[in-house]
Amino acid sequence: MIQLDKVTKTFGNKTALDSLSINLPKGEIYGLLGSNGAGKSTTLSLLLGFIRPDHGSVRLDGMDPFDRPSRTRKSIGYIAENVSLYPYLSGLENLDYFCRIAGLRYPKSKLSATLSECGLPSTSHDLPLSGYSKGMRQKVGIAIAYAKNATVYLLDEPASGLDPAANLELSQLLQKLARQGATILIASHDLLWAKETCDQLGILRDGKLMGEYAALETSIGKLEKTYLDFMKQPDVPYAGDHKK
Ligand SMILES: Nc1ncnc2c1ncn2[C@@H]1O[C@H](COP(=O)(O)OP(=O)(O)OP(=O)(O)O)[C@@H](O)[C@H]1O
Repeated sequence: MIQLDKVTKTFGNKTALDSLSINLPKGEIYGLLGSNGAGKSTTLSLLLGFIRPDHGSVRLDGMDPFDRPSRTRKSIGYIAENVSLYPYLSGLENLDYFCRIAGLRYPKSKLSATLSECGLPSTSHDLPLSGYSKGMRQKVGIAIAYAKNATVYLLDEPASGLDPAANLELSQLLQKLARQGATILIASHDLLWAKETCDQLGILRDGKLMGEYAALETSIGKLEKTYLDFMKQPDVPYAGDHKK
């Protein structure tokens, strides 16, 4: 569960987040949409406990990630845009290595089953990461979080640079994790992919949440128009499909 309550964060005289509130229950996927500089990475940094808000509160499974970083990071799977893994180790060896760092030792069969569960075919498990596509590396990143029993997944621009088939596989994997109870927050520029993947969508502009939408209840055309209108005229409220 992710709760941001009236969070404000400034860097010098720049307001990166302005009274941002997001309530994301367990088992749901939230797409945080916004252009460059909207405040998406700042939101992820707050949830990872790297920075603390100037005002407002941040809670992850009920805990403050800044005050209890080691506890909350245990439950977070963070998948960066370019997942950092060891290129000369295989998928299996990378998974084993990162599990051991987290204090977890699994037999090879369990590691292999985890990679398969996250969509990596068994023929790839023993191959070096240097031959993996971006989508496959992301799946290893997600497998690491899955093996650590993460309850919260934070993803930064996961769809960028993936082909349509990889995008679809990633959506399906994240939806499966959500059905199993994971809480997932995704920062993205990709409106269509986010709409197809997420339950809720929030549009962020200059650190302000301009609107929240239930993905199933809005069309991509309306979402795109709303997004572009907000980017041009931030104070014009959108009349339809509002979640609240
Ligand atoms: N450490 C920092 N010091 C100064 N300004 C910062 C810092 N971090 C973020 N900012 C500023 O805060 C605002 C929000 O930045 P943030 O990186 O959160 O946006 P973003 O939505 O993630 O953008 P992008 O899509 O380009 O990654 C920007 O104006 C940025 O320049």
